[in-house]
Amino acid sequence: MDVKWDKLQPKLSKFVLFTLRKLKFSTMTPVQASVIPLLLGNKDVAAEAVTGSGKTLAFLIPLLERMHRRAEPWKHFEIGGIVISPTRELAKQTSEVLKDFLDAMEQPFKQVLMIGGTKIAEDIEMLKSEGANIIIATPGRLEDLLTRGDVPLHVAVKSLEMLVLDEADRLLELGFEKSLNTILEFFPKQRRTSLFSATQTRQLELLVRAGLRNPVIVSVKQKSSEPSTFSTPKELVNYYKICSPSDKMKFLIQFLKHQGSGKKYILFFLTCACVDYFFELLRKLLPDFEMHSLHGKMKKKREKMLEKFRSATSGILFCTDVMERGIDIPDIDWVVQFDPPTSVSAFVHRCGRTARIGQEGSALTLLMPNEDAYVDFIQRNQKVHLEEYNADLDGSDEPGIDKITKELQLRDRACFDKANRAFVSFVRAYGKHECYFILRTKDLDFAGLARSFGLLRLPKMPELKNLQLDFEPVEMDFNDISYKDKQKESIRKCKLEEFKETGVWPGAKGIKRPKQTVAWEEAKKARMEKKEKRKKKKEYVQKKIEEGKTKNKRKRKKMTDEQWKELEDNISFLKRMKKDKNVDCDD
Ligand SMILES: Nc1ncnc2c1ncn2[C@@H]1O[C@H](COP(=O)(O)OP(=O)(O)OP(=O)(O)O)[C@@H](O)[C@H]1O
Repeated sequence: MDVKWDKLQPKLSKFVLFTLRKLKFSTMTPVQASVIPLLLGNKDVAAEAVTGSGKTLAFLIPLLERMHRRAEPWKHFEIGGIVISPTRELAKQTSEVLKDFLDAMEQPFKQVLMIGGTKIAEDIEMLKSEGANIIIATPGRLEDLLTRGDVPLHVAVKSLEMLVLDEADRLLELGFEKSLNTILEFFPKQRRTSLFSATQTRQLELLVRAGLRNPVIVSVKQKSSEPSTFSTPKELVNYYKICSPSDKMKFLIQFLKHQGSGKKYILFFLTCACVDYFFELLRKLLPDFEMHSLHGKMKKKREKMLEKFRSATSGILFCTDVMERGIDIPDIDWVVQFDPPTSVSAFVHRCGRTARIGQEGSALTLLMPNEDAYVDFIQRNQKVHLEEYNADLDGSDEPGIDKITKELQLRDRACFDKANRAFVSFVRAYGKHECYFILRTKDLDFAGLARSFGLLRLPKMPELKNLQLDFEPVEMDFNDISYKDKQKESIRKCKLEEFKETGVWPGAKGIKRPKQTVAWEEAKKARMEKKEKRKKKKEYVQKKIEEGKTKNKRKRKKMTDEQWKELEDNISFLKRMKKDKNVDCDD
């Protein structure tokens, strides 16, 4: 049953009710109805609820109420509330929601946003001159501010009323466990702590034990008549499509044309370099679509892009998992995952960018034939229901794409570089999949993949060494591809001259010039020995690969229910906490 805000006991403050009316939120969502009374009633809460269920207000309202109810006025630099968010975007978004409420206060609390990507000296200056009552921060920056001691933040937090760990599982996934433990040390024990997440993991349980005192565990499931509880909203229809690597891009283009340019899409890629390349490519291939791109390696542009896309009524946002959590963009019709995400739980969060607060939405994940077991895995492991996307599209009717892709690279070396970088980054990131027992680098169809990236030739990389691949490079001297940018091109030409003379690319790391002192005969002998060793190693590796393939084939067929269960149970141990700069991360 829907509960109205004014029915809450004790009653919410006037400024809160006023803002809720202004936002036209007449009733509480289930997570709000469960969590707000607990936090107001002095309990710590660890809450799990599906994406887009209104978790932000579930912690902001109690935080404001608790601070507002204190009889003693808050001092200029006395912190009553801290919200820790995994990404800058999410922190900014929370701060904007908070602002709506603060604007309605007669004497508003001072809120500050402390996130990476800005100079820490500016934050210190601001805290010194303007003070603060509520901090919304990313963990890295907050830890810095607390430990550096440039401002007496550790003193200012002595009366902390409430600490919020938003998207806590993501905080852990990004490797912030140590930072969080350091931060927790600075806070008074007498505080309320709430922890929010759309998924539960074993590591999260450890954080709950470390940071919360006798917490009430709230798990808000769907109001669904279905017997099993899914971790995605019931309004979300979740599709998958299996395409050969060479057809994947073509299928995506067909799919987008079929759906039309009047809708709003979020398109997820595995790496920043893939976002950069495919953004450039699709801009040329689909000129009718409004397009934006966003990833963790963009600095100031990130905010602008997000704002533009947020206010647009249609278009595509190309992004990495920096956008996977918490980001609340209205009216997303489709979430398309061009590749499965590196972390298993990210799947649910990516999909959760659509079908928010009762709205309808769809998600589509593209998989390659070697990834078909992922469908079963994600359905069991993440409690989602996936349907096969069946709109008579298969990518085969888009013949012009290969030609245009190649032409773009031939016309500008910058695009040629981007294509290569995207491919290399993809292969590297692929090897870091959490469920690498299903998504295995050695099962990748590298030649097909290289064709889908439109590569003119295969890049030199260890993963491709010793492999016999059915890939025809374009026959040409690749040094003939020039940059459109004149300055870049003239630098390249100078380097090319030097390379032709010395055989060494200027500035290239790790490449040593041949030692001039070694006698020619000796050098030749050493080279031959090395060659022989390489040959033997190649034969050995090839043999192992062949053995591995047959073994794995046998294993996959024999996977029993118990083995699936075991794999799922062990998933948290398989997590790699190392931040992978090549994929995407934040501070
Ligand atoms: N009581 C309410 N009534 C109507 N709309 C609401 C209510 N509470 C929140 N919303 C709106 O619902 C949307 C989703 O809320 P929010 O971003 O807090 O969800 P979330 O659970 O944190 O999602 P995620 O897990 O993806 O971070 C927002 O646009 C918010 O303004």
